[in-house]
Amino acid sequence: MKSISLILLGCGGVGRQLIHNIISCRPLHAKQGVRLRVVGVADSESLLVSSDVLTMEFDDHLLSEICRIKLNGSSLPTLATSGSCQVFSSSESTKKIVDIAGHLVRSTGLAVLDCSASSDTIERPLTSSMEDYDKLVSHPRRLRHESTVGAGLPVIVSINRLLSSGDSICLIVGSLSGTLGYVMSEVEDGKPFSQVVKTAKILGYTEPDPRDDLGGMDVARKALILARLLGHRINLESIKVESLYPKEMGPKAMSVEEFLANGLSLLDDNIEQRVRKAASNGNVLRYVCVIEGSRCEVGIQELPKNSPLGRLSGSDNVLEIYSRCYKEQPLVIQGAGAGNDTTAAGVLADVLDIQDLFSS
Ligand SMILES: NC(=O)C1=CN([C@@H]2O[C@H](COP(=O)(O)OP(=O)(O)OC[C@H]3O[C@@H](n4cnc5c(N)ncnc54)[C@H](OP(=O)(O)O)[C@@H]3O)[C@@H](O)[C@H]2O)C=CC1
Ligand SMILES: N[C@@H](CC=O)C(=O)O
Repeated sequence: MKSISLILLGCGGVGRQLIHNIISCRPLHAKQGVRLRVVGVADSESLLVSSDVLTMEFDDHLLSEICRIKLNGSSLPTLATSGSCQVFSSSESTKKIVDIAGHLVRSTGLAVLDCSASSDTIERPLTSSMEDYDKLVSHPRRLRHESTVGAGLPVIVSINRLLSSGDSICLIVGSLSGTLGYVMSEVEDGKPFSQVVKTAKILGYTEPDPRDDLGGMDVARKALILARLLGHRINLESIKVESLYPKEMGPKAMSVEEFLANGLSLLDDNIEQRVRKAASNGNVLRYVCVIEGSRCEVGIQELPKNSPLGRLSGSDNVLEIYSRCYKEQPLVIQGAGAGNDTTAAGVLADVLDIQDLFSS
């Protein structure tokens, strides 16, 4: 039986769903000859880690307790009562994680999985400087980040398959935000923008700060990840981004709570007018990402209701890929592009995909 040790950095909606899925898939994984050993879980305040990561793992009872207390808003240290776990504060946890990673890399092997295009859960090496990016991708077999774009949709793997077979991709057009897809299709039905953004947050679609979504930066980072995958050596600053809120409502000017309570509703009228104007032309609004050569843009477009992007509803993402092999009719990838379940499924599939790196 192959053992894969995991440390979860983050235990919010996606992290907890991943734990549930790991537990419920145990019989399936056993049939496949794989055992997933969770040896550590971190949140923004602390790291809970097994006393000996090589020989001891969290049992399923402890994993369920972690989910329960995190859902109730309690902190991880409440669980460090037995001698089987140690707890570290956030100031110590980065060093501890690096130590454990070093330990695991020398003994069982180590791979990195990232599902974060936008949040601050970890540094953002996929979207920071080219220098950091080059270092990260220098071991492609050890890196998986499928859920950074399109949540559980097979976006990265499909592009990699095209590229590795020598196909050349000339254009990608898509709607890459579950939040903005949901918001744009709901405002079409006459619901106020502020109300649907709040619902998107409750449904688990938004980033912890929904301004990451509304400001276009979440989509811009996804676009950057795809553009770099295509070989374009560009940075986030090269991407033209349209924001749906003004600078005066930015994170430097107000907290998330203030934005949700007082700022958001001030945007309702403007969005309603834009939706009405589009409707009078028989069109709808969609937040679209275009990557063509080194041109990379994200912003609102008015599109025919009966176009692939116009027909999108709910949190669905769609990606049209035009290449030498898919010249007239693009390769289209479509489906739920946000949500804890689909994202956690994407992360779990990434874990299973790298199992060959680990010895039995
Ligand atoms: N939800 C979705 O549809 C999708 C999400 N993603 C990505 O998945 C990630 C998780 O999303 P989601 O679960 O929805 O977000 P949540 O806000 O529900 O959870 C985020 C978790 O990360 C923890 N965290 C924050 N900062 C740190 C840190 N410095 N070190 C360790 N842990 C930290 C938080 O800690 P605490 O509990 O203390 O606040 C929390 O447990 C995000 O990066 C998001 O971009 C990707 C695709 C889709
Ligand atoms: N906030 C993101 C979540 C997935 O990346 C989105 O809305 O698409």
